[in-house]
Parts: sequence; structure tokens; C-alpha cells
Amino acid sequence: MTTTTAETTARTRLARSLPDAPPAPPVRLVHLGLGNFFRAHQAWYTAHASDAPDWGYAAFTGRRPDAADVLAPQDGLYTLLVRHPDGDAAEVVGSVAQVHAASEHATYLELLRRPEVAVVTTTLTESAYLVRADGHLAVDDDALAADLAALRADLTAPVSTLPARLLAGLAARRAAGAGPVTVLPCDNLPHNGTVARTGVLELAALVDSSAGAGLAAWVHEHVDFASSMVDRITPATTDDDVRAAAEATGLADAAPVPTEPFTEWVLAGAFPAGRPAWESAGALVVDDARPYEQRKLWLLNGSHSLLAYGASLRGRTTVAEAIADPVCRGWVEEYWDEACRHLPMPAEELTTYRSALLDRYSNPRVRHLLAQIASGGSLKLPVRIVPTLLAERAAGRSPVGAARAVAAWVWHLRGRGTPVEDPGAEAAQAAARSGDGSVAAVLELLRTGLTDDDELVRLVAEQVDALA
Ligand SMILES: NC(=O)c1ccc[n+]([C@@H]2O[C@H](COP(=O)([O-])OP(=O)(O)OC[C@H]3O[C@@H](n4cnc5c(N)ncnc54)[C@H](O)[C@@H]3O)[C@@H](O)[C@H]2O)c1
Ligand SMILES: O=P(O)(O)OC[C@@H](O)[C@@H](O)[C@H](O)[C@H](O)CO
Repeated sequence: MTTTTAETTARTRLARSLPDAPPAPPVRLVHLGLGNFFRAHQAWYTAHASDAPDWGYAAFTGRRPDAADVLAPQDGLYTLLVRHPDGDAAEVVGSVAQVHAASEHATYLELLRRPEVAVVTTTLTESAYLVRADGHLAVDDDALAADLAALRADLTAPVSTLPARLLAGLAARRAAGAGPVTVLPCDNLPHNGTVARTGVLELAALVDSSAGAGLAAWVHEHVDFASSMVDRITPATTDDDVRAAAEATGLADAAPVPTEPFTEWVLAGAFPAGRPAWESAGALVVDDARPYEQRKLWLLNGSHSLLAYGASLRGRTTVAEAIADPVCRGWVEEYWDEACRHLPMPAEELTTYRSALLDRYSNPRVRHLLAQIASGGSLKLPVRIVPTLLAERAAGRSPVGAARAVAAWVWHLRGRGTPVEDPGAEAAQAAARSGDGSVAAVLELLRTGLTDDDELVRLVAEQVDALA
């Protein structure tokens, strides 16, 4: 879409009816979690694929209707504001053909009944999958229990949790005879496809005994749970982003998305109903995404979490400020040295990756708040930091860098640094405040059995004291 003068900013809102606006592509993709990351990543790849005119998204919000309310008057169009270190590049993304609130459940079911709908992608945060650390569905979750009761009575009943929304969509597809489909999670979880499949299949087995006889077997046979490693640092939108987008395009956009220039997507799946040619936009299609997930979760997300808790203790508020602080930068390097010893990749590749991460973190025009990264630590630390703790201890070493990340989280839970926003906050805060045994209690919450290692408990306790 061409840029007009900034003069029109206040009057002209983004819309498909504007002269150069991209037409809405036919809906063949469904997304759950209409957040900023989806719009910077999966929707961007779809808009840039060589077959973009054939593939449009119907995107549903995660819970509240806000994002759909804002994007509907813009016909799903939005500005992606790519923040380079020396200036912005703005583009209007046209792949989101429809936007809906999560509550529009009947519309969602109707879409899944269409054979041409080939893929359901998700970005609803780590906590939405409701699969516990032991690898099984969190059947004790209240919202999930309510959804299970609803589905047992009626497979088309409104439901709110991700496993139930996925299962309801798949049940509708089965009933319509619409054929196979792919579920492609795009959240920061190791083997996210397997996690989604576990949640859906275990829920299907519980529903099976009543309304959905044979449902689990159908899902098993017809649904491809693909996995992906996703990467593009995408902060929440600020008023400054809204102004910058209007200046760049001359059009009013109530919900532009700021993001960084770097982007990466590694996918592994069978895609029996087809998919956009995402590789033509730069995605990498592989047999096994696990090594890529591990590298990204341990190095990028692990250091993000370390900074979110540690650098905020030193008064830093963004990643760029944190990495410019030599003390925090030293913490990150020390942690990376430990993690890299256990990543199955050539040393040179890891060195290049680390150096690229430092450049990305230092981009002063990406205002990535440590408070945004800090949320949900009780689910994030076990997959981002604990693997390095375990691998180093198994090798007989004492990983000070990884221990410092846990120690910083202990201070966060005690009310220092970034504010606590975590579905597991109650238990974690109680553990962190439990006096002499607090470090052991926190470690045990992160992973059962960690406290059997006295040296590890001592190491983290030492870092808690050092950070004080
Ligand atoms: N932002 C990034 O830089 C980035 C990069 C890579 C991956 N991701 C992944 O994408 C996810 C979303 O990031 P975002 O920036 O779009 O966030 P966002 O806050 O813009 O959107 C998150 C969406 O998930 C919904 N949600 C949150 N918790 C939920 C729950 N328990 N159940 C159902 N819905 C829930 C929210 O209502 C919202 O619609 C992240 O959690 C992460 O796994 C984000
Ligand atoms: O999005 P979260 O909450 O899972 O994690 C916060 C950040 O670590 C994360 O968003 C990174 O910026 C992202 O994973 C980069 O691709």
C-alpha cells in the first residue's frame, strides 16, 4: 500500500476500501490468540509467501475481545512498524481477513467445518496449554473442568480454555467430514506440538466416554500436531508506536505492531491439508525442530528471563538498557557459556548466534520492557534455565550464571524488581518467603528433585545473598 501524506492521518483510517489496500485473501487459516506476536510473525510470513493471495487468516482473540474490536473497523489491516536501529520501516499487512472475539465460538466451529481450512495456529502464552510439568493435562484446573463438563453435554457448547477450544473445533470438523487438519502452536514451549497434542488427546479421552465416542481416535488419526520454533522480538504497542505508524503511512491505525527487523520460523509437520508456502518468505521447514527450539529457548529466552529478574534489581527497565549495563551483560555471557556447553551445535554457530542476540538486544528503538518478559516465570524458568542447571550439575560443574537467574527470580517473588504476574504466583511467592528453606522450596517448585542436590541449593542461596 502506498504512503500518503501525514496530513491525512487524523481523517483516514486503514480499510480495505482504500485505493492501494491489499484485498482480503480467502480464509484458509485460523489463529487463536490475536496478539502482537501473531501479527508480527505468522501473519507477516503469510502475507510475504509467494502464494499470499490464496491464504487468509480468521484470527480469534485469546480471551478479551479488545484486539478484535480495534481491528474490525480496519478490516483486519494493521501497520507493522519494523524498528531498525536507525529508523522505522512501515508496511500494511493484509493477510488477516477476519478478526473475531474468543466468544464467537459458533463462528470458529463453522470455520473448522470447512475443508479448505488447513491450519490452526496458536499464540496464547505458555500457560494456556494446561499441560503440567509431568506431561499430563491439568485436569484440576477449574476452567478446564468447566469446559470438560460443557463438552460432555454438547460438543458445540462455548468453551474457554485452549485444549477445549482446539478439541471443539476438531470435533466440529470430524462431524462435518471435512478431513485432516494441522494444529501448529507458535508459543515459546519446547516441542509445542507434542504439548498441544497431549492436551487435546487427554481431553478427548475424557470427553469420549459420553458425547464424543471415537473422538480421541479420530484426532489421533486425522490431526497433524506440527511443532515450531518462533522468533521475533515484539513488544506491546505504545502511544509512540501509534504516532510513528501514522507518520510513516499517513493513515490512522489504532493498533500498529512494533517489532524488530530479525525474524525466524522453523517448522516441522506433515500439513495434510496444505499450507502457505511459508518457506518462500524465509521459514525453514525441517524434520525435527527440537535443536532450534532448544537453542532459542536456552539462549534467547533464558537470557531474557535472567535480565527480566536480575537487571530489574539494578533499576533497568528495558532489554536495551539492561544489556548496556556491563554487569548485566557479564551475567548473560556467563550464563550463555554454561548453556552452550550442552547445545548440540557447532561452537562457531553458537558464537554467531550469541553475537546476533547482543546486536538485537542493543537495538535502542525496540522498547522491550523487562516487566513484559518477567510474567509467568513459574512456567518459563523450568524450560529456559533449569535445563542448563541440570546439565551443568550432571557434568559436575557449579553453574553460577544459571543459579543467578533463579536467585534473581527469588527476589522478584519477594517483591523486588519487576512486578509479579504469574498464574503460579501464590505457591511461588509463598515458597520464596518461607524463611531458611526458601531457596530449596523455590527449586523444588521449578522441578521436583532439584533439592536433592545440596550443592545446587548452596549455589543458588549464595547468589540470593550476592544479589541482596
Ligand atoms: N512477543 C514476542 O516477542 C514473542 C516472540 C516469540 C513468541 N511469542 C509467543 O507468543 C505469545 C504471545 O505473545 P504476544 O506478544 O502476542 O502477547 P499478547 O499479550 O499481545 O497476546 C497474548 C494473547 O494470549 C491471550 N492469553 C494470555 N494468556 C492466556 C490464557 N491463559 N488462556 C487464553 N488466552 C490467553 C491474551 O488474551 C492475548 O490475546 C507469548 O506468550 C509467546 O509464547 C511471543
Ligand atoms: O513471550 P514470552 O512471554 O514467552 O517471553 C518473553 C520474551 O522472552 C519473548 O517474547 C521473546 O522476546 C521472544 O521469544 C523472541 O522471539
